[in-house]
Amino acid sequence: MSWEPFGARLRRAMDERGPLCVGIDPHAALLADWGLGDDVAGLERFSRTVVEATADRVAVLKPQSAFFERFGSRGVAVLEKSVEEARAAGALVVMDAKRGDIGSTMAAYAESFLHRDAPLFSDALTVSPYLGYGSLKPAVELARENGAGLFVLALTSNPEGAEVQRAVRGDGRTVGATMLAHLAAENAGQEPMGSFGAVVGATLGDLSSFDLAVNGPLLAPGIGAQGATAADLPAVFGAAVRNVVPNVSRGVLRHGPDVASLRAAAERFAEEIRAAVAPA
Ligand SMILES: O=C(O)c1cc(=O)[nH]c(=O)n1[C@@H]1O[C@H](COP(=O)(O)O)[C@@H](O)[C@H]1O
Repeated sequence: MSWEPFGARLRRAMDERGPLCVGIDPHAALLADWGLGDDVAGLERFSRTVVEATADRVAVLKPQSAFFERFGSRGVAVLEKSVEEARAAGALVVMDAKRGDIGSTMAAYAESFLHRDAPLFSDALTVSPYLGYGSLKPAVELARENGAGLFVLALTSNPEGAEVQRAVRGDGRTVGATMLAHLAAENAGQEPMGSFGAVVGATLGDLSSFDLAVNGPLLAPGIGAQGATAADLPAVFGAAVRNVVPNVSRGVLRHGPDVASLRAAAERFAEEIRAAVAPA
């Protein structure tokens, strides 16, 4: 069976729906704000409401696995259901589980999220390359076979990331730039773009010293609660802004539990992003 690659599916979704990615991050504080219990029933209601409000209109939904794992197997069952419902409503799902391990174990993580028969199959998975980019090879291969993708943590939105990602190697390149170069090689020649994206925070200011032209998507968290705005995107990403998938989690979620208010918040962000990245 040959599946349409994630990069092609994502480009189409971005063209049709705009590039916004809404995060499903059921923080305990948000459950309380929504009047829900910090329990599996609250989790289920929260996740279902976000899917109902947004999955038929945004390109990407990104559930944060930790908030589901917190509730054990019943939380993971809610996650499975959310992924299924989001995909059924037409959204692509990026599973934010930030996996990374030695290659032989990485293969098992890949089987868990990137194999079409896996209960948690997702269109793409966030992965950490800090056991060495090569350790991700089994995930790259399985993603390719299943028409899925990866988002590799390259330049993360948090200030602590710099001590690793901006460290300069023996060859004069930073670690983050090296990850971007690996992705560019992975995506070479793919049309309309490759399936192997980078995570690059929208909070990072001028990134002109990095070559962001990886011919793949750039997942850009940090808008809203972490202080970046849609208007920052062109200055941060330059010409690569066309490939940016901006993520907003709490900035949208704080408008729940009312479905119409959540929807309106997502639409406001989508509109600000459209205005900011529109070709001049
Ligand atoms: O991979 C990610 O999604 C991610 C990478 C990164 O560098 N920074 C970052 O904030 N994230 C995730 O993006 C989401 C940001 O959430 P808000 O700050 O609430 O919009 C959280 O789920 C984070 O785990």
